[in-house]
Amino acid sequence: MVLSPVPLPDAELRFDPHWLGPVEADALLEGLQAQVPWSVHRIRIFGRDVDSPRLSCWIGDPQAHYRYSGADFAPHPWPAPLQPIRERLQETLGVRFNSVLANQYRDGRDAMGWHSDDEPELGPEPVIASISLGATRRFALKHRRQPERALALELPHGSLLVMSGATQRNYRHALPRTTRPLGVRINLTFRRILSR
Ligand SMILES: O=C(O)CCC(=O)C(=O)O
Ligand SMILES: [Fe+2]
Repeated sequence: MVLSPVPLPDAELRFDPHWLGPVEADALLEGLQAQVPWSVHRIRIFGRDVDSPRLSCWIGDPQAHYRYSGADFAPHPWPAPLQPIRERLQETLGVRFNSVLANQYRDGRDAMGWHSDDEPELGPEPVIASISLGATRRFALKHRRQPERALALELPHGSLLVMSGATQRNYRHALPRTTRPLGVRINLTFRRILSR
């Protein structure tokens, strides 16, 4: 209910651990598990095509194509449960999002490696709004040039993390694997793809 700044040099982070109430968050998690056409994306790592260790879906307005890790993704249309969330985010942040990358981490073995969301079609200082549902997982940030500048945030069910300003330029982030027995987690990163 309150987006508070998270202090981190050379970055701009805001966090609300309870942006969605538990009932709303439960309903959204269930709705997305059932209604999103999940698949394993092929990604390129060190010049090799591999299955990414999670389920994903690129969702957005028809023109919002997204290229990353050597692949071009045409957007799936918005599933009904995401429409009110998109509108509420736009009201909260004053940003018009036209797309969202949905990721489903089936258990602690599913993960996301170190990267920045710095594709050219996001523009130089993208606002990325990240909603987490289900199991709490650790989200790690590390400065590109000063690795002692690092931060780990636990992202609980219903939380909202907003990354903006120079965050993508100066930091990488990751969702590490864990051996803890954990249930499913869904993460939504709302983005604005600029037209070419
Ligand atoms: O699952 C997360 O919290 C991170 C997802 C992420 O970094 C991305 O979708 O680019
Ligand atoms: Fe990311």
